[in-house]
Amino acid sequence: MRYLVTGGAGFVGSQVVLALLDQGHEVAVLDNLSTGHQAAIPQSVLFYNVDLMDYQATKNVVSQGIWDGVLHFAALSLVGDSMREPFHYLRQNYLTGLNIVQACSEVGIKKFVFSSTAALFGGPERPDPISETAEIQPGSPYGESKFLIERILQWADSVCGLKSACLRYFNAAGADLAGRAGEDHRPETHLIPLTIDAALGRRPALKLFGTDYPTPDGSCVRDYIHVADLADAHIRALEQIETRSVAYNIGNGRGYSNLEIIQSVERVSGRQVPWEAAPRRQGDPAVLVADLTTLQRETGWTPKFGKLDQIVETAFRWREAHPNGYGD
Ligand SMILES: NC(=O)c1ccc[n+]([C@@H]2O[C@H](COP(=O)([O-])OP(=O)(O)OC[C@H]3O[C@@H](n4cnc5c(N)ncnc54)[C@H](O)[C@@H]3O)[C@@H](O)[C@H]2O)c1
Ligand SMILES: O=c1ccn([C@@H]2O[C@H](COP(=O)(O)OP(=O)(O)O[C@H]3O[C@H](CO)[C@H](O)[C@H](O)[C@H]3O)[C@@H](O)[C@H]2O)c(=O)[nH]1
Repeated sequence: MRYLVTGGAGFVGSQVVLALLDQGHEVAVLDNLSTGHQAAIPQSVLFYNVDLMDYQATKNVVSQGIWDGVLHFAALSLVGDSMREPFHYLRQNYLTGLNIVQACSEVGIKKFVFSSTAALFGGPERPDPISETAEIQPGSPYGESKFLIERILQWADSVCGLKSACLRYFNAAGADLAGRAGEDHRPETHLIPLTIDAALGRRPALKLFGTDYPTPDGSCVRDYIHVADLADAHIRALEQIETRSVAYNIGNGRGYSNLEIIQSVERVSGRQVPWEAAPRRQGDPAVLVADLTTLQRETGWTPKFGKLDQIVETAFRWREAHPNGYGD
């Protein structure tokens, strides 16, 4: 099969590109390298340096190949930034999503996989695992922008017949098991890589945002999913959307507090993590844990690398081996 991957130079997209190649598929990447890295794209992959804000350029790429499906990872994706720049986030994510979905619909693409997010459910403080039927109540403009794209996809199916999978990832983490790809966001804002860098002495003390949440130890609880498991879920989702559209919540089904992440990094690295308590970060829900029942029942997918220390270990190995990430 031939797949077009937007955002394939980024953290999750590059891992899915590798998984598709490993399965013998042909892959092309569309990316503007705004947060991704050309070095993350394997040499064998055709690369289109295109900004999805440019509709005509986007449509040209979509028209160029006979794509069996398009996977859309490209987005601005930082909850905190979206609270500071709400309109920028809403505009960019909505318009880039609209452009790629419109181009796919007009060209007659049949399958579309979309990186949605657990931030759709970011409103109230809820301790229970979140199922697909949970009330959608984005707690940030970022979450809202992803919900808007889910809505666009519903119209693309009902009016144009484009079948889609909206995959609401919880927290993607870890690195390629063979060390071929890893997480290199600039600036890095995600807890696991920052905690690892603090352990390695590459940063000052980690700031722990919020120690007064209604959780067992007072820090936020998140559901971390290994990026290789996430990639596998994308491949299974492609099989599900021959004749219908789906939406799945994807995580490990188990939450870990921010303090537990610090402890895991200390176990894996054998080093102390310097950290200090800091105020809550705006837009952060207290607890986000996925209910995997529907995903597992419908696709047979199950996390293979679900243990927290396993996830942290792959991330640690990649970061230790790549002090400058993908380089300049
Ligand atoms: N990382 C997570 O924990 C997580 C959790 C939930 C959802 N998501 C979603 O998954 C997707 C991938 O996340 P990631 O962590 O890999 O992010 P990332 O920033 O590493 O990757 C995003 C990629 O999209 C590209 N891009 C951004 N805007 C573009 C544009 N206008 N035109 C073309 N390319 C553009 C970037 O250059 C980058 O390569 C995002 O949509 C994100 O919202 C991520
Ligand atoms: O320096 C830091 C960085 C993060 N945190 C905390 O660590 C937890 C996890 O934060 P991340 O930034 O690693 O991840 P988020 O849960 O905010 O966001 C991730 O998951 C979301 C869905 O839940 C979105 O989809 C988003 O794209 C993705 O980055 C949060 O409680 C955050 O406050 C800290 O305490 N200190």
